[in-house]
Amino acid sequence: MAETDFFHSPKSHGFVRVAAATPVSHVGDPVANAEEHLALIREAAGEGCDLVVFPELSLSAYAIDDLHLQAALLHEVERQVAVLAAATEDSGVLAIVGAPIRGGDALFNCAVVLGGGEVLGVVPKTYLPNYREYYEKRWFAPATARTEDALVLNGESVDFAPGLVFEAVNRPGFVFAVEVCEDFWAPLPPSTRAALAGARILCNLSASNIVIGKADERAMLCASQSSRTLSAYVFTASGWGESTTDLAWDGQATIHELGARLAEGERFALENHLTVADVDVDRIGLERLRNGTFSECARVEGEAATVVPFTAREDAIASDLIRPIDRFPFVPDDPARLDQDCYEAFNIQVQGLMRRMKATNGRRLVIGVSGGLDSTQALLVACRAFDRLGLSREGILGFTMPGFATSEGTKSNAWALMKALGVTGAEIDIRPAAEQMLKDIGHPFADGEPVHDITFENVQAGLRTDYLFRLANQNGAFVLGTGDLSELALGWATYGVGDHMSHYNVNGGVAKTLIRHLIRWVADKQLVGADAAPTLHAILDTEISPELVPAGADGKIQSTESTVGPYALNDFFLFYISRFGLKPSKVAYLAEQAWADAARGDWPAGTPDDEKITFELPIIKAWLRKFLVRFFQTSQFKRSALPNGPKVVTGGSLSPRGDWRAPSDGTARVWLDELEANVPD
Ligand SMILES: Nc1ncnc2c1ncn2[C@@H]1O[C@H](COP(=O)(O)OP(=O)(O)OC[C@H]2O[C@@H]([n+]3cccc(C(=O)O)c3)[C@H](O)[C@@H]2O)[C@@H](O)[C@H]1O
Ligand SMILES: Nc1ncnc2c1ncn2[C@@H]1O[C@H](COP(=O)(O)OP(=O)(O)OP(=O)(O)O)[C@@H](O)[C@H]1O
Ligand SMILES: NC(=O)CC[C@H](N)C(=O)O
Repeated sequence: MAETDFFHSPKSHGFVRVAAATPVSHVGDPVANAEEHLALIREAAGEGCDLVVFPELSLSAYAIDDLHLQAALLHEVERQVAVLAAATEDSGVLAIVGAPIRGGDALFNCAVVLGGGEVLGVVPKTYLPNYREYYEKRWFAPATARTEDALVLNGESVDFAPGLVFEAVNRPGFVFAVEVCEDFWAPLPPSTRAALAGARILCNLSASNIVIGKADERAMLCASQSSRTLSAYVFTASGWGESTTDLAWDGQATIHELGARLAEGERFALENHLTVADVDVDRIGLERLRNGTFSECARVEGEAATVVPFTAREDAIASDLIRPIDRFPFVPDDPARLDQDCYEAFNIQVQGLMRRMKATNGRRLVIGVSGGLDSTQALLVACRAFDRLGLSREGILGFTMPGFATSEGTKSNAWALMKALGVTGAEIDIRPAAEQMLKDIGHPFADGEPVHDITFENVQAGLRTDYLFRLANQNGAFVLGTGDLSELALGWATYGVGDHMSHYNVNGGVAKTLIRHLIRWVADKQLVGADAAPTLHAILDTEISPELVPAGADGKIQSTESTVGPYALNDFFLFYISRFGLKPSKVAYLAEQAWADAARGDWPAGTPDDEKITFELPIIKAWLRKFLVRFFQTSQFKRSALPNGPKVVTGGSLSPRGDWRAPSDGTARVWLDELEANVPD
């Protein structure tokens, strides 16, 4: 297998492709039902699926009442189980089918797990609904009525128990368990214990008749069960063809992972179909690893489970990943969700600052206003906080401090913004002090040489901070910090005596990609008045620059993103590495899936076409290499000494108190080696 095919296969990155099948049902006709199953098993195999899940009693149909007790029907179901088991041998896919199965002198409503040409196990339903429209106890015995943990099916003895855990011997993390419909309406679903015993994919074979509002209820349960058990939840309910004698069937099929919906099938469809998604069992494992409550609960509540080993298909077929991947993990594509995120982020920032103002009995603060994104956002937060505290905005002392590279554009934006917001504005030219300092330390710039090194940059950033702190003393104020989460990830700030330091930083928990949307959101909602809107839009259109090094002969300004990499990519890397701890090769794979094709997937609402850029794998790899060095090796010491400020996004905080802790003297070697070894050039 070519190296790039291996890299481009979802299986190589810890994904398991699952399908929720919605077969056309034939009332009390196992032969016809098995034919529909066969077609769907073949289709699933062709789509590279590892596992396909059918609805409850899918071989007999669910709503057949007393026909469940007919010997001819039960015999035919067992025969068709053997036919379908054989089909899993050549297709390589595992199938879970619903069937009434006899065990001793009782009949059980079962999920039959088929793989490698045989029956791997039979899971009986634990909770049989017998209320309102349900009469299951008339025909079936519950799992608790079993007398043995095995039964003979088609002449073979197979495991027979609720909570069986099926584990692939050749694909780490591909571990699943099964429950049947009503089981997950119980206060303690059997899948909860199965998850505690190690199952990462929980499958539900359902025959849930549809009534108004029930689809939302099922989706809520799937989301909540996958969130609570840190797992994926595959749900498929009977659809077209089931008997409508008394009830109706919509064939709802959903796949959730860690609370989020990955896929949803068409409801009320008249044809066989599959709902397919790639489940990230690797991420589920990492999430359980970092969430101590999960393993603690497994110790307190868990029970030993029977583990059934199986061999999963191993063919690594290059294919696009079938699951939504946000290009901007910090910026939802859905406008309603983005609106909600902006509302929460802004209020978290505002509330954080208000609390600190209250605690210090503060009436003033100082802020360096550059005309760039970060200081603009911090200034908006300050205005809102002052408004809500009933303080005059004149207590916000904004200083614009032009240096050697400050452009006319940003400076005039800074002034326009301060005026429009009604804060107290002032200007301090830092160049004389900077020239003096450069002269004092013997820097060649003082002798007229165009040396624009780090010292030259940091003298300016440091002097601005020096002025702000002394102005704070002078005015009984504190210094409001502006550095954002993305800059902290990259170490893109001047340490200590520089923009790294403040008395309180409202932006440290907000990624740069979200800051852009926040400024737009505050402007559009007119949360700080209408006057600032034109300037805010002008600031949004300005290229991101520290403005510490003067433009070159070609007139090009110092561009942050051409040095540290595009924030779109850096925020993507940051999210997956700090929040989930994914390997660099997997992050590169996900980034390629998200970014290589502008036509694929959604963009945040309102993204203009000319901003729909792409990044191909070699570019992603090059910027990821830089990110890894900056994040793991060279910038942690800046994060270990951060000012206070609120955590804002689930993606994480980089404050050692808010979330992320790491050594300040680490090395990036293990991440760089993994990247080089596993990502093709
Ligand atoms: N692990 C460690 N533990 C303790 N100290 C460590 C250290 N690693 C380096 N150091 C020391 O830290 C110093 C380097 O750090 P530092 O002084 O911060 O300087 P440095 O990180 O080299 O430079 C700051 C960078 O941030 C950029 N910047 C500054 C201001 C604003 C913006 C913006 O656009 O937002 C960007 C600026 O363009 C420049 O590239 C050196 O003296 C080094 O010896
Ligand atoms: N010319 C300036 N006048 C006043 N303060 C400045 C100036 N340049 C930088 N600063 C202060 O230093 C901080 C860091 O500078 P930086 O360039 O990172 O931020 P920004 O310009 O606000 O935003 P962005 O990095 O998104 O362009 C600013 O937020 C601001 O508080
Ligand atoms: N088949 C079942 O177990 C159906 C019961 C389930 N509670 C429902 O509402 O659909």
